[in-house]
Amino acid sequence: MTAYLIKSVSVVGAAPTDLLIRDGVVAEAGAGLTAPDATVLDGTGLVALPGLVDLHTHLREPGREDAETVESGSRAAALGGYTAVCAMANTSPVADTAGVVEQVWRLGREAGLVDVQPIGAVTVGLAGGQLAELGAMADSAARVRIFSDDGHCVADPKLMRRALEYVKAFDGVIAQHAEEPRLTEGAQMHEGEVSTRLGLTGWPAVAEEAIIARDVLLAEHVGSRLHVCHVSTAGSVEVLRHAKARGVKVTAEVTPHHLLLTDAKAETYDPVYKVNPPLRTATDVAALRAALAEGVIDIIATDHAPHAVEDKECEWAYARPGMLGLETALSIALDVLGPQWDLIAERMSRAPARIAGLDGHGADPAPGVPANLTLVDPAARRTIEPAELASRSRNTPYARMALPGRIVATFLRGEPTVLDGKATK
Ligand SMILES: NC(=O)N[C@@H](CC(=O)O)C(=O)O
Ligand SMILES: [Zn+2]
Ligand SMILES: [Zn+2]
Repeated sequence: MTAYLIKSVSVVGAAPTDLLIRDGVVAEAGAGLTAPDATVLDGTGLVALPGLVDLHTHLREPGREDAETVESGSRAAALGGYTAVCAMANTSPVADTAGVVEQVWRLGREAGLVDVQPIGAVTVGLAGGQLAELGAMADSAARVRIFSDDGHCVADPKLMRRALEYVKAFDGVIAQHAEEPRLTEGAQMHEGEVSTRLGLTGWPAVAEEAIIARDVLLAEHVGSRLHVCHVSTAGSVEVLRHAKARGVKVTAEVTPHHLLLTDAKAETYDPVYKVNPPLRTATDVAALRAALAEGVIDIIATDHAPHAVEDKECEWAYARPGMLGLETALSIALDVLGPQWDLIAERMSRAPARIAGLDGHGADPAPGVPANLTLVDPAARRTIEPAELASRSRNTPYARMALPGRIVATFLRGEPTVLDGKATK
């Protein structure tokens, strides 16, 4: 195993120091380190962050390997500065058995680019009818702790209650896609001024807020952990603020796109902007940014949702919802938050690692800590070219935009997965 000596790097924004990476851990930190056997990397101007952790990634394998595979999504993740991703269960077959989650986990190990932690489905086939084998998935080699029907809402309150009760035994968490299905029938975009003008059926904010309100009350009632996926409205923030003040064990995520883009993008009729929950208003964006700074929203999660060309380059109404996120998330975070490195490390690495219970991730680079880290060049700007992305899909909403920041290197347990901005395998 090669050792790496990173010279003059700022660890999470602190004054420059040297980091020696050896045998999978950060062996030493301090000024003026030497190590004759180590490969030296110049860290001048770079910031070292704990490897990013994505709590919400769609890898599409098994079933839609034309859109993404565990390997291609892992490569996209490493290039985005991630060392761990949680893979959503809406694959085909659905990840609702020990067999499927173990398969995804094994494919992640084989690719060896990030730790792939499978998420298990809450209900059989994501159909919302009966609980999946949560215990068997928790006991499997994949050690599943997060369960989600993402793509669908666990709409039945009794099933949601049972799921919350069930996962308590092993400190699991239910990650809810908060969407009251009766309020979003036929929905194409955010319900508001723009949808009225375009004549498209709207997805009202209350469809999200009503489910979050119900679920925080259920979580409080049973004393279980709830995680809310892709929070998108100002009203949801208020419900979460209230629940947290009451001591409910609820955590929440926001996506990069909901922090940056608004429903005005629908005026282009370009389905690259079609996503669930939909892009909202500038008022919502401002509330989400404030909630993220304050901690009412705990983390940034990408909801990386690759889709094949035929599912995106068609009429708006027929296009699948979702957009790419892994390779651009840190740049959007930098754009939105500025160089607040401690906040970025907290929202994109430490907190998601805690919520997911991922040992060895989410710890700042320091002696003895597993060497899961990423090096960022904050001064660099890059123009996003969809054809150059490592994802198998091309549905980025940031095409040809110039974004701040570039991932220079990523290490997974001391092995570089990215060097000089390129994947090592
Ligand atoms: N976000 C999306 O618009 N789509 C996701 C599902 C989901 O996250 O709800 C997908 O799997 O494509
Ligand atoms: Zn969802
Ligand atoms: Zn999703």
